[in-house]
Amino acid sequence: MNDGDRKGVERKGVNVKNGDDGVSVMSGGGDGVSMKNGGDGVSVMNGGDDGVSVISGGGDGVSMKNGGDGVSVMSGGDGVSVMSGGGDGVSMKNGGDGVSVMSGGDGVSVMSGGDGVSVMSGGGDGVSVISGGGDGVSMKNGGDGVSVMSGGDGVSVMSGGGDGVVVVDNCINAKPPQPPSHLPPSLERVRKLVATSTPPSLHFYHLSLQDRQQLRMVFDKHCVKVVIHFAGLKAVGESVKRPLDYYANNLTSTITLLQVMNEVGCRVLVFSSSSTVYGPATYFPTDEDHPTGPAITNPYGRTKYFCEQVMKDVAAQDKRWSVVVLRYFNPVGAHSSGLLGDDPVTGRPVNLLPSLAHVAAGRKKVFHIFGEDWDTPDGTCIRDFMHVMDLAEGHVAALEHAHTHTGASVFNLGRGEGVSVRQMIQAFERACGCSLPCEVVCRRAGDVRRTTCSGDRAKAVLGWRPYRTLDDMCRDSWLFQVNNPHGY
Ligand SMILES: CC(=O)N[C@H]1[C@@H](OP(=O)(O)OP(=O)(O)OC[C@H]2O[C@@H](n3ccc(=O)[nH]c3=O)[C@H](O)[C@@H]2O)O[C@H](CO)[C@H](O)[C@@H]1O
Repeated sequence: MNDGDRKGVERKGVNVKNGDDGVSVMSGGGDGVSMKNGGDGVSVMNGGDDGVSVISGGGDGVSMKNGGDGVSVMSGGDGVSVMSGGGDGVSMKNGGDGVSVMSGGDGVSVMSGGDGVSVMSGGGDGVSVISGGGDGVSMKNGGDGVSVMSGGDGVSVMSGGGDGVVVVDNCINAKPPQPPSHLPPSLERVRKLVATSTPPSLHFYHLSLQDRQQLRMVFDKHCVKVVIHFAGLKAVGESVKRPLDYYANNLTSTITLLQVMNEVGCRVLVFSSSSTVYGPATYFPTDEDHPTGPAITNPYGRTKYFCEQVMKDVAAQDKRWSVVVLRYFNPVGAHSSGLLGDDPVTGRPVNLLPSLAHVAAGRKKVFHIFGEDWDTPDGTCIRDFMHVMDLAEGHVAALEHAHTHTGASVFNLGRGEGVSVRQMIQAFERACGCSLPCEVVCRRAGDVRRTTCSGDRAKAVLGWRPYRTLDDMCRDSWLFQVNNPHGY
């Protein structure tokens, strides 16, 4: 049941392509490798065993793209990573459980995300690092400086200055730093990949965004130009059970981050918000002008709404601020390399797709469908699922916007296609090749019946459009599970 119009969705990518006078190298192997390179640069991407590796150079319609003369390497942790680097430098990106995007110019960019989405974009000669846990952190860097961003329980900070990278994360929902590198395992994967070319210096701070003193020290040490804030706790059901944890973490970290940014004069921010701020929407597809706030059905959603309000007030009071709020619909999937996927530190995922993957892998006995009595064609909830790589690319576009605009702006990121929980189960069964044991249980507290996104504004203003399919999402999610049977 596609209740949305997927106009604007297209798939222009080429599995393997080498164009013009460039060089493309891909390492990965197995089945399903996509690589593309164009222009006169060199792009390298490395994937896992039988996974997929993609590297992209110029051209159009590739999930990752690199242009110019530089070298780009991308790697991910649990999630999805997209990196786009141009110029003469090195760009690297790593995602934790979520999505990471990085774009670098002449400098070095590294990003690491926890549960959410991390985006970093570095231009000029500087260094940008973003790292986030929870809902994700986004950070961006342009020009010659450094960008740092951090989020919620997972804190991300990026810094640089010259040729270094700084990442800050409290690793609340990701594996903590491990010896000998003392980096989180996901970030270590990135470091190793980058080390194949020009190794940037990488600084990791294991701290919380709520620690104002420590966070200020990071900003003092590194010349941060842009922050992508996508850290935060993000489980709807959990937020109903632990509201204080959600308010304390998501709000305090955001306010602390804004205070420190203001103190040091870094006033460019991209924030990971959620479709949950609309509550039960009154029309579909839902655009950014739909009312937000009062109807929200869970504390998680209210923390996102409150953070949005804080940012809008700050940007209204001081015209030097540039804030881009991104309202994600339902990001799912994993990086096509099989290296990055959803791997919560608890080992017990609560979101739909990682839960299905655990059932398919035998790590969980049965999948629980939260209610089959909703007012939908098959009785299960409808969501607007979007591949994390598409989401990551949306962040790159948002970073460009943040650099060229002041004030606060808001964009939905989603595909505009409504898919029921039952339909998603069927799609995952196609991907893993087996039928999955399911049991219908009570509705989950805090859920809404349906979400479907109008992405018209993001398409018109940011020039962003998602193009990956439901099958792409399930295939990549399953590949990550197969390649990482016990996570990190
Ligand atoms: C409407 C809404 O608030 N959406 C937000 C929420 O997604 P959701 O809470 O919609 O994401 P989810 O993956 O937890 O659930 C998706 C759908 O699957 C159902 N389900 C999930 C797990 C399971 O074991 N069984 C089952 O039936 C669930 O009831 C829902 O209808 O959180 C996300 C971050 O995590 C994003 O911020 C979304 O924008």
